[in-house]
Amino acid sequence: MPDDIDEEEDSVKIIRLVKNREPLGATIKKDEPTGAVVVARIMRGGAADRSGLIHVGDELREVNGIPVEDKSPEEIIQILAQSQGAITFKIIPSIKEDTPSKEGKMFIKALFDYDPNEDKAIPCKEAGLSFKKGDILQIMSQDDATWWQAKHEGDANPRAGLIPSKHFQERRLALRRPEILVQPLQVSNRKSSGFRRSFRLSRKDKKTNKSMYECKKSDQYDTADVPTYEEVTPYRRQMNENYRLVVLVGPVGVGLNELKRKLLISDTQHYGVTVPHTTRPRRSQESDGVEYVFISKHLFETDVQNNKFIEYGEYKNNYYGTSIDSVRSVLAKNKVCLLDVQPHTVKHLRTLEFKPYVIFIKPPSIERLRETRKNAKIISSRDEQGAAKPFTEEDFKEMIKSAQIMESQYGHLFDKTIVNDDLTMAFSELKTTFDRLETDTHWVPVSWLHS
Ligand SMILES: Nc1ncnc2c1ncn2[C@@H]1O[C@H](COP(=O)(O)OP(=O)(O)OP(=O)(O)O)[C@@H](O)[C@H]1O
Repeated sequence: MPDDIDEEEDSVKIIRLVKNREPLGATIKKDEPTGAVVVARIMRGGAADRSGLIHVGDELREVNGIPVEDKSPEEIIQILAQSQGAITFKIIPSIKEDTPSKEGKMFIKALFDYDPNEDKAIPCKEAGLSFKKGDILQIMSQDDATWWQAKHEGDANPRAGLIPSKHFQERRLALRRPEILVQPLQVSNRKSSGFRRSFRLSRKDKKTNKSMYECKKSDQYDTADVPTYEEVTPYRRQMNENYRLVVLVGPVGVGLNELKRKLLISDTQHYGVTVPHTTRPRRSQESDGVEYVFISKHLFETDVQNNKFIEYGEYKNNYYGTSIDSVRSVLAKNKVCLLDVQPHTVKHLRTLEFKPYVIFIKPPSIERLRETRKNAKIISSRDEQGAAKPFTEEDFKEMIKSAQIMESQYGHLFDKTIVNDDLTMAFSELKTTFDRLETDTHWVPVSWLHS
């Protein structure tokens, strides 16, 4: 039980804290101009904070009767570490009043992995909070511009840990940026498709080789923002709202189409895909708006100018594209729209209107690929007769490499990762994910709800 006893002068306080196995939850520093040892930070929810007796800026004079003026912070920490039971501090309280707390109400999604033990800049590694990309953190204090205090959402332990602030993390990541920039997303020209499978389900053209589609070179690099944190808020779809757009991302040949097809046939009333636009002439067996929406080259180009396409490309002098309106029309039928796109497109879809949920389909290990894909055919790679070919070792390696690059470059945009090892299991995981998406509460960017 902490005590609070006044001594000689009013301004000096003697306080006693009983130390159990948990750390005190405070950091100290030497105030350079005066040489005084002061409390630098109180970890929210820690023992010192809960006692309410120690505050940031308090000057530390003695620990257990030992004067600390001429001691370094490391030596003082040593004294504290060796102390058991009650510890007595003699302090001169700081004059600064604590600002009223507006803390604990802000939640962020971490967009990078963080290990304080690897961070040379953190003032106290033991006080750091480690987290993984995608974790939801509750911000407990932003008093310090460089080091925020946070805890994992839902963690029963009230003690906060230090994390780099958004501004600080952005600055140091920006300095490291050139390394990231040199890595193109596509690993070979053969697979350099500007758009891809969204077209396949409704396209009957067996000769189409999507590797012929080209995308703008600049699209293969994502230079825009440095992913650090995103403020999020809980969201649960209301009955009268559209379903969230489901975006599927994955390397060529991973089985995205197969999974999408299985979902569609599992409930044709509930799931839908977009109808692509094309400028190629309609064939006799085709109907406008079924296989494709057939439009003129001129109109297509105007639509491109007006940003009406999510993705588009050219093949054999004809344009093909997925329009934003085609997504809207699936959603308007009160269906879940399944869309697969190149990962660099995802950020353009992250709007209040679509509230996309992004699923990354990842290949298993190369050994499992060899085993599971024995009878599979890679549709994007065709022989001279236009028939799909069995997978080669090279295809497997490219699939794995491409998945790694996608994950490192766009992983912060993925809500869920499903490994397509055994098809039945991957499908069942996908189905569960969809069911949860429709009923459970999920964390979404605050900008989607309060803009
Ligand atoms: N888990 C799996 N086990 C075995 N075969 C699979 C699995 N997933 C997909 N396949 C097979 O792999 C082949 C490629 O799948 P699919 O066409 O769906 O890939 P994709 O990611 O859409 O790539 P592409 O863009 O080349 O079409 C198909 O023959 C499919 O049946």
